[in-house]
Amino acid sequence: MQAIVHRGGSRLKTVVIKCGGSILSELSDSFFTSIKHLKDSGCGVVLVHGGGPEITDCLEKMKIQTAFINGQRQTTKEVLEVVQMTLAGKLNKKLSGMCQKHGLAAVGLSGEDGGLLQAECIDEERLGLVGKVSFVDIRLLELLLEKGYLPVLAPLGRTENGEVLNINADTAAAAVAQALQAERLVFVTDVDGIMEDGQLVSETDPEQIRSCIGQGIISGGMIPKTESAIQSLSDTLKEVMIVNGTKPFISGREFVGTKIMNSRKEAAG
Ligand SMILES: Nc1ncnc2c1ncn2[C@@H]1O[C@H](COP(=O)(O)OP(=O)(O)O)[C@@H](O)[C@H]1O
Ligand SMILES: CC(=O)N[C@@H](CCC(=O)OP(=O)(O)O)C(=O)O
Repeated sequence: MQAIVHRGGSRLKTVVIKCGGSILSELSDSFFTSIKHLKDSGCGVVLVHGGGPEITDCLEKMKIQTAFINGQRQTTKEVLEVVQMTLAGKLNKKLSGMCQKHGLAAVGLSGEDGGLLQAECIDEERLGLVGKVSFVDIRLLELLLEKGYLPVLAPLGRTENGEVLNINADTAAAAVAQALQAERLVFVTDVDGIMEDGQLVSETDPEQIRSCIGQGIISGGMIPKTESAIQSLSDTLKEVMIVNGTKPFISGREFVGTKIMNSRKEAAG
């Protein structure tokens, strides 16, 4: 994945927060207060949201069949219309509105806008119109961040030919974090983090995650989350967090949940 890097005078520290559809209707006041604190401390924050459960509800109401392969929704043209309507239409405006109610200057966007998320099909035969991000044009995001806005991004993208693709929100958030060289990427979901035998895994690394996926300990929607986390780790982004949005997840300056790092030992030492 490449990014257009276009930085103005001051370079803000950036935090990308991905808010799962599983949690959108349950976000507590503390979620918005935490974003405010981050912004007040000088960070630029980008919110990327999902909406899987709401899309599924809508498809069921319309009697359109839906299925997932490893956490990615099989997307026909008919499904894509519902995805666009739900993500870019309903939920993006809902979340931006909630942010504004909490005093945050949110700007709702879809990855289709301003060439923000350029995408290519992952596997058209198996998944249909599902994309992976091939290019993030960060100029619009940078412009908004520098002026103190909170971009709220729906995970849709366009191919080079202008065709719209459905992108899993976890993979979209990771691509945005990589392109912005974010210092933090936080996945806010409906569980405390990665669970194994009923216990929270507080720290983990790519090797352990791959083994957990292989053993079926990590499944469903946790697969794209953890795979995206692994992919986004870099010299700038040294840890990715998975946290529970139904409760306060920042204690002091620390996020509480599962911390994913390239090497657990190295980080401890
Ligand atoms: N090992 C695991 N630990 C925690 N959650 C897991 C695990 N394996 C699968 N999951 C599932 O992943 C879900 C979170 O992914 P998902 O439903 O896509 O949420 P979101 O909408 O927040 O992205 C959890 O609610 C849980 O059902
Ligand atoms: C390709 C793909 O799976 N797209 C997702 C986009 C929304 C999403 O990712 O929502 P969550 O974050 O709530 O899972 C979907 O259609 O459900």
